[in-house]
Amino acid sequence: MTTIPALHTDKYQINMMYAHWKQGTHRRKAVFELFFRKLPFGNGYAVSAGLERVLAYVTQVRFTEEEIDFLRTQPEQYDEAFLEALRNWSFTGNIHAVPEGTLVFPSEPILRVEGEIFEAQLIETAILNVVNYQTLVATKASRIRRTAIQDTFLEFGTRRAHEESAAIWGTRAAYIAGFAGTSNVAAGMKFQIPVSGTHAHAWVQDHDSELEAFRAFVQALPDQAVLLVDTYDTLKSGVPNAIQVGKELEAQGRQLKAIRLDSGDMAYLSVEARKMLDQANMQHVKIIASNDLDEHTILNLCAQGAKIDVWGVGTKLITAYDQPALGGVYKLAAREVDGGYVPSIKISGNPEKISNPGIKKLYRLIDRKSGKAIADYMALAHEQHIEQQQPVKLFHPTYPFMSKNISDYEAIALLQPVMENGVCIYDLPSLEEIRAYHEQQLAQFWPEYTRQLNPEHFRVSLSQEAYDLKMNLIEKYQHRETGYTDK
Ligand SMILES: Nc1ncnc2c1ncn2[C@@H]1O[C@H](COP(=O)(O)OP(=O)(O)OP(=O)(O)O)[C@@H](O)[C@H]1O
Ligand SMILES: O=P(O)(O)OC[C@H]1O[C@H](OP(=O)(O)OP(=O)(O)O)[C@H](O)[C@@H]1O
Ligand SMILES: O=C(O)c1cccnc1
Repeated sequence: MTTIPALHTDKYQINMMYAHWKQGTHRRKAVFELFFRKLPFGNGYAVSAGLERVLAYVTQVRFTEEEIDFLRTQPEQYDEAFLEALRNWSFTGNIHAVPEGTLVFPSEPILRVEGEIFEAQLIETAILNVVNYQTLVATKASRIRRTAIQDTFLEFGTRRAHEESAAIWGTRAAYIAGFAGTSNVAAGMKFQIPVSGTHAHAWVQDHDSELEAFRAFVQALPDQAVLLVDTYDTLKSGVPNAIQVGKELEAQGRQLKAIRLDSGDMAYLSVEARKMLDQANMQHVKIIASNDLDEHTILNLCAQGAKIDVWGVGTKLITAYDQPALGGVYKLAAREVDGGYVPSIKISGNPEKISNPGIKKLYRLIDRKSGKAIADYMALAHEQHIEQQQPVKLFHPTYPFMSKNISDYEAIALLQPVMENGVCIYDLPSLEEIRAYHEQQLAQFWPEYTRQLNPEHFRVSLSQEAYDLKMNLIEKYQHRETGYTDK
């Protein structure tokens, strides 16, 4: 039935739902926005991913009898009438989101939920779970792949992923960001991602000789065989044996596809292996490398002149090894009071953690002359000046004295309506379309923002009105002891 269970949530959501229900406020509307505060891996951008799974979840999620029975066992002793409300519940709200593959930046809303507080609260945990992980892996994949844009990247991470669903959805995220295929066969079937596979050391170890192992493998898979050449000695035995078997294949009118290097100095070994293959007139045989690769090793290997055509990347991609979590949060932006929305703010001693109150639209401003992105711009939902293409002042929300005026721009609204009154209204793009869209997104940015090391900070500006609202609310909350209420 449901892809993600209703109880895949934190207990505090159920407790807040219950307290709202007891208080009679559970049907009151609320608007939550999902955003993250810091880019991962020191990258200049993140790649939005997870929307397809979020929509499947929100459309299908229901409380099952087993889940209701489990809640009945809890020490909170929820009223039966509350459990009955859960039994009859399905999501009825509205969702706006940026499309998967979009380049996104800190503090901007990438998904917005408008619904009854009861339901908007429940779905927070699962939505964050999905978007945080998939966005993180898509970002890592995009970053890794840009180190050698002309080469082919394969996702090899399933054995090290944090269990099955992370492997499957992480693979999809990597594909969005430009990986060409995966070793995970189930992901290939589920998403129509190209699947490929070489062989393990065990295949060679399990034969009396490497040559015999290679021969048997190419006989079984004459057009698909890739030979792993490092089981005993890459240059003295692996590559010469692969060449010999390749020649035998040629005698049958076929060609060896590739060899794989999985240990040792891969700059040296790949250069030597390439020479040997070329000398044997086997320019068509590609060299695949794997073994703990990430953007740093790949960049270094390229700088050393490594002759590698295909990179198999596993552990460090699928686990987002150097930053294993994206800190995406889901914050209340507005709440219903007397039939209208009142902006809501989360105050913090840390200025970076103060939320941007109010329901916002998010625009990407594109310079008409260069066609490149200038900044992202958040305005309150009722503001029209961007659609009317009026000149705007861009300023840093934390350091507003840093500003820039622009007028010759095109504005692209990034948050699209994807769900209305609980019904998915989004024409889900195919994975190929999402992948192509991600490429277009990258092309919209100057390389300063997409380079791997010390990228330039891309501007994300608040409208003057959104900024003033934030300042006013901060001011009011600082004086709340003097009797302030936001009614
Ligand atoms: N020329 C190179 N420059 C930089 N890093 C490299 C180079 N060649 C290999 N590496 C990387 O160095 C790390 C260690 O490689 P190493 O050769 O020690 O693996 P290994 O221990 O031989 O392999 P294994 O234990 O898996 O059989 C790997 O992450 C690998 O990708
Ligand atoms: O290194 P990754 O980026 O995760 O790529 C996947 C690794 O998985 C396999 O190794 P295996 O699991 O057999 O272990 P190994 O480290 O001993 O090669 C393969 O030979 C790669 O080295
Ligand atoms: O096909 C391969 O070579 C492969 C697949 C998964 C992990 N390591 C290698």
